[in-house]
Amino acid sequence: MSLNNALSIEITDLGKRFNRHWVFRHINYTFSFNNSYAVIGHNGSGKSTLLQVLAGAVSKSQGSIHYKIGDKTIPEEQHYKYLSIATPYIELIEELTLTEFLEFHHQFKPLMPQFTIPQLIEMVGLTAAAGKQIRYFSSGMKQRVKLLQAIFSNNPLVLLDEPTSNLDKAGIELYNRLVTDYCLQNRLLIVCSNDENEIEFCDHRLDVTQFKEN
Ligand SMILES: Nc1ncnc2c1ncn2[C@@H]1O[C@H](COP(=O)(O)OP(=O)(O)OP(=O)(O)O)[C@@H](O)[C@H]1O
Repeated sequence: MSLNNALSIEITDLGKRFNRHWVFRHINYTFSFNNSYAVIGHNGSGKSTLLQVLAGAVSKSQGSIHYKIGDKTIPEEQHYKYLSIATPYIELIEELTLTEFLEFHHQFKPLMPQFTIPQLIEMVGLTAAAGKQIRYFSSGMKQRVKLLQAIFSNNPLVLLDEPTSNLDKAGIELYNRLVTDYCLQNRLLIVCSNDENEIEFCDHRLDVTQFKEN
C-alpha cells in the first residue's frame, strides 16, 4: 500500500436512525491511517450499522463522512474503491468455485499484486476446496473466504464485522495472523466486535453506546 493511499476518515455529527429510533447520533471522530480501531457496544447497540454507514452500504441520516488522503477529500461515490469489508450479511456467490469467485472479485476489486490466487487460497487453508462450489463450503470455510476477500483486496481501508464468527481455534489463529501481518501497518483497520479476542490488538476503542442521546 503506497503512501498515496494514506487514508483517514473524518466523521462529523454523524447519526443514523431507522424510522423514529436513533441508533446513534452526534458522533464526531477521526479514524487515522496506520491505526486500528475497535467499534464496541452491546448487542443491538449499532456497531454493524456504523460500519455499514462508513462503508456507504447504508445511508446516514445526518452529519458527514469525509474520506481524506492528505488534504484531498475523496468524492463519496468513490469511497468504495478505498475499502473492503467482511460482514455476516455479505453473500458470497455460491454457484462459483472458490477460484472462480476470487477471479471474478479480482476483476472489479484487485487483490494484492504480490500474491497469486492459488497462494491466497493456500494462505487461508482452503487449497483442497479451491475447485469446489462455495455452496458446499461450511460456515467456517465461508468466513475464511470473506476474510481473504477483505484483507487481501488491495485497498487502504479494511472493515471487519464479527470477524471470527463460525471460525474454529485454527481459524481464529489464522485471523490473528492475517490481521497482524497485513492490516496493522500501512492500512486503516476498523473491527466491530464484543469479543475481546477479536480486538485485543486494536489501538483505539469507539464505544457506540456513548452516542445514544437524542
Ligand atoms: N434495516 C434495519 N431496519 C430497522 N432497524 C434496524 C435495521 N438494521 C438494524 N436495525 C436496528 O438498529 C439497531 C442496531 O443494530 P446493529 O446490527 O447495528 O447492532 P450491533 O451492535 O451490530 O449488534 P450485534 O452485536 O448483535 O451484532 C438494532 O436495534 C437493530 O434492530
